[in-house]
Amino acid sequence: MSKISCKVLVVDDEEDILVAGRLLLKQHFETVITTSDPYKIPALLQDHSFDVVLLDMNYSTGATSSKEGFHWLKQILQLSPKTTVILMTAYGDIELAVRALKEGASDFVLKPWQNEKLVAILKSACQNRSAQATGKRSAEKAERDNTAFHYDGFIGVSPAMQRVYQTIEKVAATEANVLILGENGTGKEVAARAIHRKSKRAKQVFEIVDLGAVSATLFESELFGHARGAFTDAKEERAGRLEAASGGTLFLDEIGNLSLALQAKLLTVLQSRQVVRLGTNKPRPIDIRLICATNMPLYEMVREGTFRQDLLYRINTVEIHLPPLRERREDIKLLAGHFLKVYRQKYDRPELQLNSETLRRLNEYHWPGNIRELDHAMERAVILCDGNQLHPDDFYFAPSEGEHHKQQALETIAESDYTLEALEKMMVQKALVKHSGNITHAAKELGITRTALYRRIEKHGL
Ligand SMILES: Nc1ncnc2c1ncn2[C@@H]1O[C@H](COP(=O)(O)OP(=O)(O)OP(=O)(O)O)[C@@H](O)[C@H]1O
Repeated sequence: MSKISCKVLVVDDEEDILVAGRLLLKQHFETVITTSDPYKIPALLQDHSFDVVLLDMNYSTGATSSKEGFHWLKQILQLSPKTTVILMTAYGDIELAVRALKEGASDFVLKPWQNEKLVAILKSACQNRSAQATGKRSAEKAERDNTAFHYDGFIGVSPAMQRVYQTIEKVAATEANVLILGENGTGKEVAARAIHRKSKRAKQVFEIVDLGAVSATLFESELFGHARGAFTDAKEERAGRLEAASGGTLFLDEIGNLSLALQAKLLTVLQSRQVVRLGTNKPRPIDIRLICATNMPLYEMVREGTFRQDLLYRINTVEIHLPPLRERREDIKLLAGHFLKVYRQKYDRPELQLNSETLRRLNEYHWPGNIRELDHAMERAVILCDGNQLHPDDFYFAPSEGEHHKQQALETIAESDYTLEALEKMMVQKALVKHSGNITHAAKELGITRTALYRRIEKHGL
């Protein structure tokens, strides 16, 4: 029996169903891939252009509400609009089927399925699908490769990021306080902005306060405001950043950097939902949705007594963990492609391409500075590249911890190079390597702000 040239993906969290489906469908269709993890769907769609997805409606996490099924139906149609989706459920009822069809599914199968019926439905879907295939398809695919696999400011198809997107979806509409944890450059601010944009406060202000950059002496006046004459430089009465955020979302970045004394002050304000401007005694109500972020290990800090447990419990109603890039390597190619596109345009180098060797190196590298590092690395490479192909040599790959010790000996500057510039570069380099690219820790060690450190990294081309 000749097989139909059709790519079918079967998604179900029951292994038995997958095995049965694979055995049956392999006899009729050229490619049949199965997965029990729906979070893998976006990455699979990126790697294979599936003609048909046979999608279960109920997953163990979502019990029998079919909510999960509808979520993934929407995702598939967004990421790959030409793919036909056929839903299956053991809890078939007519309303669910009608809703699924309205939301874009092409057909509906009840479990346990009848073999001939399932094959007939899939055959018909594959035939309709190939009838639709026109020359436009490759152009659409190219377009999709560039514009799909985005989620509100994020690019990424990895299962880890799918989980992040789902949490954002769930939490955005609520008023819950959110704590975003993750290394530098993993997209904590991107996540905070996405939550704000999807919240009821989207039309109101999104106020960012980088607590790592606010000095201890200015902290109170900056956050809570001050009366005229409250201190020497207070020429005018001024509202603080918390009042400015009222009605909208307040994003407190680098919350792990606050001293214990300032943590206590912040906690009082968050508990009472009132601020008192410095030099006054009038409490003013504030109405804020709070999102905090840090790359510091807050739970460890609570154990060590450097972060207040009561403050942690106030800010962490929902936690979002942004995984480092090295733990979601599926996303590197997409992100590299995205940044290449941006900088090709910015620097008018439309001919530039990434060859497979360079892509391999980008994939293997440990990216201590995560997506920000990849972004900067690509910009630098586009500027420096001579030919039409980006080579591994156009990138700077910082040594990992182990490699670093070997390199340290080599890094000592020759005596003749004892200029302030060279010394500064060396200090910055050493601090970055020592803290594995963690900007906050490196800046702290150097005694400068993170912004000042970023400036020096740019200046020395690190
Ligand atoms: N998934 C993503 N897709 C595309 N761009 C991203 C993604 N994640 C982060 N970025 C980009 O990487 C840069 C760093 O992101 P962001 O500032 O949100 O990280 P962060 O975790 O808040 O960093 P830091 O802790 O240093 O403040 C930004 O330019 C952001 O737009």
